[in-house]
Amino acid sequence: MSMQSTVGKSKTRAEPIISVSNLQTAFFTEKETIRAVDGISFDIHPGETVGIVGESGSGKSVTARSIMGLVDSPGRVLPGSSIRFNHLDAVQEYAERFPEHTVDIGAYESQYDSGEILDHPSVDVGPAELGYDQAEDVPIEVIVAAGFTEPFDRVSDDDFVFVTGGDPAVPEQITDGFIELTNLSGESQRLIRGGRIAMIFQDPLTSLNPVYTVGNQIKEALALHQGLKGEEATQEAADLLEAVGIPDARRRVTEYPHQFSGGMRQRAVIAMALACEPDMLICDEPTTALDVTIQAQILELLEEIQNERDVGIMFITHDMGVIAEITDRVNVMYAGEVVESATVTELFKNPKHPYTNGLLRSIPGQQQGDRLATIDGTVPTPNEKATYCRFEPRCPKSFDECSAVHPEPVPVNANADDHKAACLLYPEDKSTVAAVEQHQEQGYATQVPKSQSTGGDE
Ligand SMILES: Nc1ncnc2c1ncn2[C@@H]1O[C@H](COP(=O)(O)OP(=O)(O)OP(=O)(O)O)[C@@H](O)[C@H]1O
Ligand code: NI
Repeated sequence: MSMQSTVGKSKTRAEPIISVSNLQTAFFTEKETIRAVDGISFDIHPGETVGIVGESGSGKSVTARSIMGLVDSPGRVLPGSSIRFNHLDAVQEYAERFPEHTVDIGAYESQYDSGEILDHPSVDVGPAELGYDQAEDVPIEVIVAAGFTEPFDRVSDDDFVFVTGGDPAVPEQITDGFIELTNLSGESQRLIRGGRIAMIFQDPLTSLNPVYTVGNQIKEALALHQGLKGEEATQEAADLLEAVGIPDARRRVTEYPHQFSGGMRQRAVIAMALACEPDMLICDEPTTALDVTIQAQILELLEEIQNERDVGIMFITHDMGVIAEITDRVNVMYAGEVVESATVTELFKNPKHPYTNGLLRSIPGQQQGDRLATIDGTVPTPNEKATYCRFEPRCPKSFDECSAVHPEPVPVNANADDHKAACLLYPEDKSTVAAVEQHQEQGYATQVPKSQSTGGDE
């Protein structure tokens, strides 16, 4: 399934496998709107482990569920959000299977002008929100992927295969493109879930059915994703259990989930995920319920898998110790926003956001005195777009402007191209006045002038 030409391989290596851009996921309850994820952006490259860390309620799981298409009513991914899956092999497969949902971006590039398109009344988004300085710099596919399809002739908002290189009518000759995950549904969704992106939850029983043997559940995945059946599938299921460190695998394939210990169940879930040969793994606190020794073993197992198969991993945890151990890059989330992002080395050596500093002080063994430091207060529930810093009430470094200006993610200083913080103290080499001004300007540019409507059919 993952056969690729050398050209395709080097291409996907250089590019992120997942690009999350301006993701906004809200729950519309009778009482209130909860903006659980409020405009976050990050990338994951093949072979890279990206951590998402933050306290309970910061939006980590909703981010994962948004990628997987598992946000249930009353939740919705809002227009303007984009989650691109950049995988050539998948794009070719999808162009073949869903030609009626495939868009030839190349054909539109010559026909439309980004500056004009962004002025269209149905396009409720500015260039900065899409990650660009100037309207005319925004590539057409970025606008289309964010769901603003009305200005374009013959593109509809349920299109999801965007071909940017090659002829969509000849799928095997496509050289570049992506699948827009926020537009998937039904069959197109099912093919991604499990087949291309697998998810491992905190509680392994979420993924295991108590009435079937572990072996049968792995075999079902093998049948679905690799076409294996009978004795061949049984052998492969046992091999997978062995690969994830389950002793006596031949016998254990015949056992039921309740006959496994917690750690063994999580290994079985990982084996099931591997049976799908995913290009990406999303792990939502997979070791939180396990004791430290087992936790360390599972983390080691995930690292081995990654070295062998070059998958991209998104790893969710509230534990900075786990982040230090397993990730390459880190996104720190607070109240639905990414407040700091950096490589793991840089984040631990040079933490910048006061919230990150608080999280780091709460690691056992890192604090000064005897008492474990915790950050006072709790994560607020965001109901509206923020016009202030959501961490301000708990921040030891806050000043007047923090309750009046929304901090945008900015480079922490002039030399930092890969380390951003959403805090008015940065860029640190600017005066506070100048820094606040920069956040304000960036904020104006991303402000949505019209209502947050879908723009649909008015
Ligand atoms: N089905 C739902 N209906 C309403 N609100 C929801 C729903 N699911 C999540 N939320 C809200 O979204 C916010 C983020 O939740 P999320 O589960 O992503 O947090 P988290 O960072 O994963 O926390 P934890 O560490 O506890 O798992 C919370 O305020 C939560 O109340
Ligand atoms: Ni969670």
